[in-house]
Amino acid sequence: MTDTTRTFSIRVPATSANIGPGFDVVGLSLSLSLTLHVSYPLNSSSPSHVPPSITYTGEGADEVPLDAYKNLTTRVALYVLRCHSIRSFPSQLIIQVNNEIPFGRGLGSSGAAVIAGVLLGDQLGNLHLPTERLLDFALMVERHPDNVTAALVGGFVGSYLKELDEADAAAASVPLSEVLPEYPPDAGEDWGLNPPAPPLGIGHFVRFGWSESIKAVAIIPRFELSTAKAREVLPTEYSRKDLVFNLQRLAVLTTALGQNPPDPGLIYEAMKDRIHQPYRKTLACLVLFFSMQIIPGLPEVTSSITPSTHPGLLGICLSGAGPTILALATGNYEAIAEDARNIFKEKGIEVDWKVLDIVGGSVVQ
Ligand SMILES: Nc1ncnc2c1ncn2[C@@H]1O[C@H](COP(=O)(O)OP(=O)(O)OP(=O)(O)O)[C@@H](O)[C@H]1O
Ligand SMILES: N[C@@H](CCO)C(=O)O
Repeated sequence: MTDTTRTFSIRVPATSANIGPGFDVVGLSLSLSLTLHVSYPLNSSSPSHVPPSITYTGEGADEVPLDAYKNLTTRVALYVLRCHSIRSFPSQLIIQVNNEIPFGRGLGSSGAAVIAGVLLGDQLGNLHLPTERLLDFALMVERHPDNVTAALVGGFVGSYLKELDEADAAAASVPLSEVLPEYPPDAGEDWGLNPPAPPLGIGHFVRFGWSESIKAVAIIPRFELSTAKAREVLPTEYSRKDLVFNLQRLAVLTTALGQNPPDPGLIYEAMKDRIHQPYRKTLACLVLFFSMQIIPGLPEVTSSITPSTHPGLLGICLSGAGPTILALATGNYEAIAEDARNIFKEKGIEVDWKVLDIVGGSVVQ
């Protein structure tokens, strides 16, 4: 039989979550991508099952596992397949990855890897899952919706998790190790039970307007901060004063960023936060302190770069769980970025910066 090769690609954008007051609620898709080029023979004439081959270039290439049973993207794909009773990857699957999203910097690298995995599973299984169901699978792995929703649907997006009944809550709270077991590649078909499928309709979202005049300047320190660590330092309870502070600003921000022209006076204040940034600034200092570097300049950057010192600036926040700083602006990008770089440099921190556009969601073609 002649082999016919199926090829397709998956492109998933970087994201910035929170945008100040919208902790675990809002996300923004940005013009850096994780891209997968996938191919496999449709009617393989090979007598035995040939395991997947992964090659990887770009950000994270020196640390990402190339074993399909350990790599986050392919493990998520296998999770989706096995929830649909498809127990293995197609034979002779080839996946070439190129990644522009730096790891552990607050630019949604893990959310992109998870969405790429969900889309890969959907394609390999010919499942044709609707967006809502793709999101359910992603939310079983990355349990806050802001990055994955923006990575999947694109733009400036707000999302919430549905309150689940008791049975669904139990199904959705299984440990990640059960959702994503590292399937042993040499155990043949006998891999035990299928993993728990997500309850239906976990995540819900809406896309806000976005003024086309606004770009995002990402100021990216050259060190990683894992999201898990950056969540551990957050309190479990907040004062009513701090909650109201954030709710007031978030309500204004979601509309203000869609207005033309955007109002810096309104937005700068609306991007302030009391739920996560104050705690994480301390964490970033600790991470650097313990790695014997000098204390960084995050508070100085956020307080000394303002719309009056840098016309065109709209607001500054921590991107996701950090350590990247995100400045939203309508111009003066280079001065904003270079002045932030100098402040960090005085503290011994090297940064890279990029001016990014707000882009659409994931594309399979
Ligand atoms: N393309 C990828 N392929 C495989 N694993 C990845 C990929 N991208 C990220 N990861 C995994 O995710 C980890 C980073 O996830 P983490 O949630 O800590 O940070 P982040 O997603 O970059 O930041 P944030 O969630 O704050 O936006 C990496 O160390 C790596 O283990
Ligand atoms: N909302 C999440 C995003 C992580 O990227 C957090 O801030 O922990």
